[in-house]
Amino acid sequence: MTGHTPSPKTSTSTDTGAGADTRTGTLAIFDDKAAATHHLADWLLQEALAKTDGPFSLALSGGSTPQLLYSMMASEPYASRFPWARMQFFLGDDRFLAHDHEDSNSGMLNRLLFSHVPVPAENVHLIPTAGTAEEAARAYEAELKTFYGADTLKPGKPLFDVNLLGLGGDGHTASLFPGQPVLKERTAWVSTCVPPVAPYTRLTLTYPAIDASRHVVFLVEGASKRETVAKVRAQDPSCPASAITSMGDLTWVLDRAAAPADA
Ligand SMILES: O=C1O[C@H](COP(=O)(O)O)[C@@H](O)[C@H](O)[C@H]1O
Repeated sequence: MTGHTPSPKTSTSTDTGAGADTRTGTLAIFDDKAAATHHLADWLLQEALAKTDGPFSLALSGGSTPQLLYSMMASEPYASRFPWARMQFFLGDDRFLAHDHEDSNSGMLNRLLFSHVPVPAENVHLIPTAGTAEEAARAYEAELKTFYGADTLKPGKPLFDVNLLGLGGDGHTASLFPGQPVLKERTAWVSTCVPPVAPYTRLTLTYPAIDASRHVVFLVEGASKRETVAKVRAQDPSCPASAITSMGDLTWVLDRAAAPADA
């Protein structure tokens, strides 16, 4: 593994080949969820402190898996050490719901992280909820473009320093759900998606926006995800996560239970 990606302290790591394989990525496997999450928090802190020539931009995932990470970041020893004023937070996806709805990813982040740390309000870019879902997608894309300083993504100029992703049992990541038109989107940075089975209309970063990240990190835990992790790493086309790539590197941070048997 390169020194720039989250590497495990306590367990094994498996490189997929020379150089950063930005499709299948590098595995970082930890004994349990707490160890994996601690290491990711340590790595994020190190990366945030190291980025001194501009803002440190993160796209955060929703769902249940990263909640321990967000609580950790809001607690000591992390809360007083992150350079909050230099950090810019975006969401990888959200349900098109009021932010105080219990199923809103923004609401979860407000509760667990943003309400506990001194991050300036203007550095927190939640997905809008005004108007239609399509209008909200356009508004969020405009906000991203203002932050990026250009209307088109440029090779070698990442939109995000870190893009934290999760993985659903059906192979979705962010709100890129199997079989949905959003998977074909190559121009827009933000799109709507109506999942075939999961609840709520979603807004999600698209492949081009996610791929424009310096580091893509999948955080996946639990035995129920093991088979899906293996499918994605084998580039199974039925899993939208298989098509994620990165401008820099891609790492899988896993607990032992989620790790493929041969890892
Ligand atoms: O719907 C979502 O699911 C994925 C995975 O969530 P988890 O609860 O299985 O961890 C998540 O990454 C995404 O942000 C979320 O909106």
